Amino acid sequence: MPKIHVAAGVLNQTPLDWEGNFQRIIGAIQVAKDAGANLLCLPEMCLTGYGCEDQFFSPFTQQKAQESVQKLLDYSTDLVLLVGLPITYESRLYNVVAVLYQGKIQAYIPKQHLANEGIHYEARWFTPWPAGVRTRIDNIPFGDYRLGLGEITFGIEICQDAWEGEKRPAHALGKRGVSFICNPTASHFSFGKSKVRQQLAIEGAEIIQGGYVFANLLGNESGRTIFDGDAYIAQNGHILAQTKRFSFQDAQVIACSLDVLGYPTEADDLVSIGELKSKNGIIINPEIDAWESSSHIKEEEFSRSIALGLWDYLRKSYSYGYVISLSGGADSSAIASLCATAVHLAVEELGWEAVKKCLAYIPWINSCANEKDLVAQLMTTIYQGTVNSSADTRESAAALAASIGTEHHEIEIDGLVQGYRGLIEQTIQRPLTWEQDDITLQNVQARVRAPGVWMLANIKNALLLATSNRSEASVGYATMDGDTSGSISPIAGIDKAYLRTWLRWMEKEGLGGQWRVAGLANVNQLEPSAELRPLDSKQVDEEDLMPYPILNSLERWSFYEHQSPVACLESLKQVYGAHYSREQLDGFIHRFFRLWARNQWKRERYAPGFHVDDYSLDPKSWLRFPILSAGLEKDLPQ
Ligand SMILES: Nc1ncnc2c1ncn2[C@@H]1O[C@H](COP(=O)(O)OP(=O)(O)OC[C@H]2O[C@@H]([n+]3cccc(C(=O)O)c3)[C@H](O)[C@@H]2O)[C@@H](O)[C@H]1O
Ligand SMILES: Nc1ncnc2c1ncn2[C@@H]1O[C@H](COP(=O)(O)OP(=O)(O)OP(=O)(O)O)[C@@H](O)[C@H]1O
Ligand SMILES: NC(=O)CC[C@H](N)C(=O)O
Repeated sequence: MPKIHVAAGVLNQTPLDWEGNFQRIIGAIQVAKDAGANLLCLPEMCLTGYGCEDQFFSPFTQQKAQESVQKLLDYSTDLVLLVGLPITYESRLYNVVAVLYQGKIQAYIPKQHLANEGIHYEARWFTPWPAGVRTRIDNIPFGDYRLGLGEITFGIEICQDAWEGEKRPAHALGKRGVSFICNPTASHFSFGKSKVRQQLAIEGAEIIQGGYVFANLLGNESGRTIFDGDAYIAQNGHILAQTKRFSFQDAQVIACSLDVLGYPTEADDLVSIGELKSKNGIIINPEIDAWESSSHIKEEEFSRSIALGLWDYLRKSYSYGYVISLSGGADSSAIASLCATAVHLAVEELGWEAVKKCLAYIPWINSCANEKDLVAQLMTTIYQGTVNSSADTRESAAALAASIGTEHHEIEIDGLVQGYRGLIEQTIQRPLTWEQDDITLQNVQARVRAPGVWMLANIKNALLLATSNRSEASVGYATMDGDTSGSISPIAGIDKAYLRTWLRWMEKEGLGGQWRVAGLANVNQLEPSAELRPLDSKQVDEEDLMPYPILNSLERWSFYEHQSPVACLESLKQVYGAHYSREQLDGFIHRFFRLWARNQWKRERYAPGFHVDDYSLDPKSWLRFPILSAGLEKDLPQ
């Protein structure tokens, strides 16, 4: 049986970073060569970055990608290289994998099925390539070809291709005869999805009775989307090698040998790219982290994906730190804990010297001696009290800041609130009262918190982190230009009910049962409250709105499962009917749809958030809704 030593590499690329992307590819090539690999499969669009958006339209982007391909040819003399790039053919743009070998571009294989659901918009830029069609560009084979290394043949599926069930190219490739398939991928993280990718690799191998080599992107590539960085080599129903997910490294490579079937060396759809050089291959198959089999896998994935997302965002935006307006409540405390987790995981995996190198653009980085120093300099938190703030939240914020080790400040903002209140009272010539002006008096406090915390962000050249979560975004429970202020919104993709579960886990158990944030003890005792009304009114979110689990269910049924308002009411009765009266359920559902429809304009204005769940409310990447509408409230039984 012929044998081939294959490698798959995950890369933390950045759109339009020609030199950086090239260097990371070279790094992966070096590891693959040292392991004696015959072939290295790299992620989809790894030359340009997958998230180039409308820059894909620019001929300049394609030209730069071609320049990188030319530079890579020298590295392909005895290693087959698969690299992704955009290519125009007959005035249409295609998402393509270039196959390089023996110093030559041997073939271009275009993607047949575009990713166009959820956060993916590939059809905006690319045209799908029809199965079975083959042509040439500058005499280079372009189309649905198999590649041949002597009697070993292989085919290519590009990411979405593999998600197409009976239509996936593997079926046709299997009939034509391939020893293995390579899949350069850019498949975004969401909870539990890596298991689906693993399964696709295993099934792909079974369909062709051969091997499957799968390589995904890694990290926060372009701002919103986080990639797990999972690569798999599969055969005979098993994963033979796989990467560790959510790595803070630039690249990771796995390698192993595949014993495969051989096929005839000549056919119309086969491009012979040369002979295979036999090598003594070394297996690279890192031990999989124990957390991957944790019963709290969702908590592990949530922490690790957001931590990597925050870390990459920091360094790719050349920021000097994170600033958080820390109320001592769930949302801001979760974000502070996640930033500290990011620093901890980076130091743990990369080591101190590599972390300093990674942040070398920060002028003060060399004054830090260790992780503790780094957290103190990178992270600034500020509690901004009013007469409506409780001692509990003040203490909760202080305790968390101390346990994490942030630079923490406390200020009183009542003077500013009263200043604005007096000015407007004078202007409209009447006093503002809680009876008549409830929302105005709440919102001014939230808005007055914004300028100071933005000042800290500017002084420190740091990112201001907005604390909105998905549940708040559903119902617009936030003050625009107040607590929505910030440049990124790390937890905007997750619901409040889950966030509270995660906070308890992070306090008591923590990552891998080892990295926990003990300072969350007070946070976890508090009931979520905006603390914007006078303290004696005992304002709590769930009374202003509805219980968070109900809010979350309504959001999912209506905007993920696309149930009608009437069907949502039925589901509500079934799931929560035993605990709430019909009147209460009616109240919740009317409130939900009224607030949902009224607040689309706010969802259009939130800072970019990270995608972590199977859906989000971000209109730029997932869920669109009219800004003005009659609202679905009217479609409920009256
Ligand atoms: N379709 C539309 N397009 C554009 N603008 C629209 C609009 N509909 C209303 N508006 C405008 O929206 C403005 C009202 O929005 P905005 O000023 O943000 O305020 P609003 O949404 O009315 O009130 C804020 C809510 O968030 C809660 N909150 C605030 C801050 C923090 C927290 C917390 O949990 O800690 C909670 C607060 O209790 C209150 O229920 C009005 O000026 C109105 O004209
Ligand atoms: N006293 C405060 N000091 C500093 N920031 C505050 C204060 N009160 C509110 N904020 C800011 O406004 C944001 C919105 O408040 P919100 O109540 O929604 O979140 P939270 O307080 O973090 O969590 P929870 O809602 O669970 O209490 C906070 O996350 C925080 O950034
Ligand atoms: N880049 C792609 O083709 C990604 C599509 C795939 N369905 C995913 O969501 O992971």
